[in-house]
Amino acid sequence: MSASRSKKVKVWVRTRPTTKFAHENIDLKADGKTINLHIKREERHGVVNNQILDWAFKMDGILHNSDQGEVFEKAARPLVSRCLSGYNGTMLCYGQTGAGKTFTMTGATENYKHRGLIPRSLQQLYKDIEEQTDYSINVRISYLEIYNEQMYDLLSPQPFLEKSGQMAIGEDENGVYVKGLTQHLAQTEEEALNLLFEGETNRVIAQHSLNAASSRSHCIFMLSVESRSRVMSSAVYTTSKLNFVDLAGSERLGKTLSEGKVKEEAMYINKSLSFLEQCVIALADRRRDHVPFRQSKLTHVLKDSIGGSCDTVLIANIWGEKEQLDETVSTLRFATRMMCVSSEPAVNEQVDPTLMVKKLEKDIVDLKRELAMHDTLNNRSMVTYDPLSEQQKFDIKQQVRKYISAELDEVDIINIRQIAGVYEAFREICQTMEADMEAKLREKFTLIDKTDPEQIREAQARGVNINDDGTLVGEPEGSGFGVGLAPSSAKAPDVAKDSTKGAKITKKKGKDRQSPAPTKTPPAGSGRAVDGRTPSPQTERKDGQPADKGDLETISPVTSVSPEKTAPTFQRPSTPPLRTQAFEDFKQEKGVK
Ligand SMILES: Nc1ncnc2c1ncn2[C@@H]1O[C@H](COP(=O)(O)OP(=O)(O)OP(=O)(O)O)[C@@H](O)[C@H]1O
Repeated sequence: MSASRSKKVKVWVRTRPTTKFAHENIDLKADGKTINLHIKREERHGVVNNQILDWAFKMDGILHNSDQGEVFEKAARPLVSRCLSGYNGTMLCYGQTGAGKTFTMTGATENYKHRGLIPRSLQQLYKDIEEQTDYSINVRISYLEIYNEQMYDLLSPQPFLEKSGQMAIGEDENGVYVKGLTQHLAQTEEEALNLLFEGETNRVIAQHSLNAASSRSHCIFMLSVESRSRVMSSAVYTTSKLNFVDLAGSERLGKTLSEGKVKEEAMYINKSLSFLEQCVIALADRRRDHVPFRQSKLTHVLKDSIGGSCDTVLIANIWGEKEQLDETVSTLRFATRMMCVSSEPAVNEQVDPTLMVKKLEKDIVDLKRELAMHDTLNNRSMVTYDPLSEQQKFDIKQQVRKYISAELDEVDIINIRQIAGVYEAFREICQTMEADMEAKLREKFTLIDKTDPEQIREAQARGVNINDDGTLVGEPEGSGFGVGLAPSSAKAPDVAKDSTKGAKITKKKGKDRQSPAPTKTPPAGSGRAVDGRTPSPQTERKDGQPADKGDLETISPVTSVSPEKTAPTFQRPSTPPLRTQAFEDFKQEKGVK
C-alpha cells in the first residue's frame, strides 16, 4: 500500500456469492484490488443514462468468495487491536439491498461458522482483554437504530418504540454522543453477545420484495472501551469507541415496487444515504471547511466516526449479477469517494482528576526529599520549606521592626517563604502605624468628612469656624484637609519665619496686626471650642473683646496642652529679628539638624 493510502479510509469490496456472477461485465483483476466493469448500452435499462460504459475501480482489497473469517482478519482485526490502545474505530457496510451487509456485519445466527464481524470482533476483544492483565478494561455496549429519521434504543429495558423522541444527539469534548441511549456494561464475551442478540430481535424488519428479511433501518452497534493501567498509578487512561454500522440498503423505488409504508422507508433511506455521500464528498475535499453532518441523524451520529482521528474501514457490498450492475456501479463510486477521506487515528487519552491530585502530591513529597538532600550537601540544613510557624512569624516581625527603627542593618533571608514573611510583616506594621496615627489624631482633633453636609453642620453648631463647603474659615480654596483644628501649641513658632517674605504667620486681618502675645488669658466665654473645650488664647482679640468668626487667627484647639510642652524655650521678639538672628534662633530651637 502506498504511503498516501495509509492516511486514508480503508475500503474493501465484498462480493455476495452467486451462481449468476456476471463475469462478462465484472472483471476482478489478479492484483486483488482492481475491479473493471464493462456495461453494454442495452443493459443499462436507461436508468443510469450516460455515455461511460467502462469503469475501473481500485480499492484497498477485493474480498471475492471470501468467508467470514477472512473478511474479519483482513478488514476488522486491526481496528479491534487498535481500539484497546485508545484509538476510535468505525466499520461500515454500504451497498444495495440484499448485497450482504447484515450478513457481513452480524452473520447468520443459525451457523456459528457464518458469524459476522461483530461477534468475531467481540471474541477477539475479550481475548485481548484477558491477555492484558496489567490493565483494567471496561466495555460498555449500546445499540442504536435509526428508522425513518427516528432514533431507537435497541437495548432499552422499555419497549424500544417508547424511546422515540426521547433521544437527542449531543457533542462534547469527547465527541458525539446520543443522549438517552443506554450503555450496558459487558464483562464477558457472553454478556456482550447476549446484548447483540437482544438488539437484533428488536430491529425493525420490513417485508420486501427483493429481500425477505430486509433491514429498513441504519443500525449502529457501539462499543465503549475504557482502559486503565493496574500497575502504574498514572492518572492518564484511554477511552475509545468502536462502531459497527450496518447501513440500510440503497435501492431504486421503481425497481423494488415499493408502495405505501415501504416506499416511505425507501425515501428516508435514500435521503440519508445521499446526505452521507455529501458528507463523504465534503470530507474528501480539503478545500471544504464545512461538512453538512447535521443534515440527518445518521450523518450527525457518525460525525466523529468517519475519517479524521478515527480508524475507518468501509466494506462495499456488491451483488455481482447482471441485473444489479447499476447498483454495483453506484456502490463502487461511493466507495471510491470514501477512499479519498483522510484518516489519521489518534489515541484518546483522558486524565483522572483524583489520580492526578494523588500523583502531584507524591511528586511534591519526592521533590521535597530531593531538595532536603541538596541543602544537606550544601550545608544548608537549617533551611526548611514548611509554612512559617507563629514563632517564626513573630521573630521576622521583630526583625522588621528593628530594621525600620534602624537597629538592624538587614533582615535575615534564608528562603522564599521567609521573604514572603518579611513582606507580610512590613504590611502589618504599616497598617498598625496607620491605625495608630489615626487614633492619635482622633484623640486630639475632631475629624470631619468635608463632603458630608451633616457633619459640617454639626461642627458649625459646635462653634467650629468652617464654611459650608468644608473649608476652614479664611482658608484659601483647595488648601487644607477639612480636618482638624490644630492646637496652637502644635504649630511651629511663627515668629521664626521671615514676615517680609510673605510667610504665613497669622490670618488675622487689620492694619494693627502684631505678633501674638502668648501669655494673655482669655476671659471666660470669649470663644467656643469644639467639644466645649477650653478656648485658645488666640481666639481673643487684641483689644480684649471676644473675637468674632472673621477675626479668628486660627481655629481653636480641641485639647488643652500642658504648659511644659508649650512653654517657649526662648523669648519671642515682638518684631521680626534679623535673618541671621532668626537662623540662630531656629537652630537653637530645632537643633543643629
Ligand atoms: N457472503 C455471503 N455468503 C453467504 N450468503 C450471503 C452472503 N452475503 C449475503 N448472503 C445472503 O444474502 C441474503 C441477503 O443478505 P443481507 O441480508 O446480509 O443483505 P443486506 O445487504 O443486509 O440487505 P438489506 O439492505 O436489505 O438489509 C441473505 O440471505 C444472506 O444470507
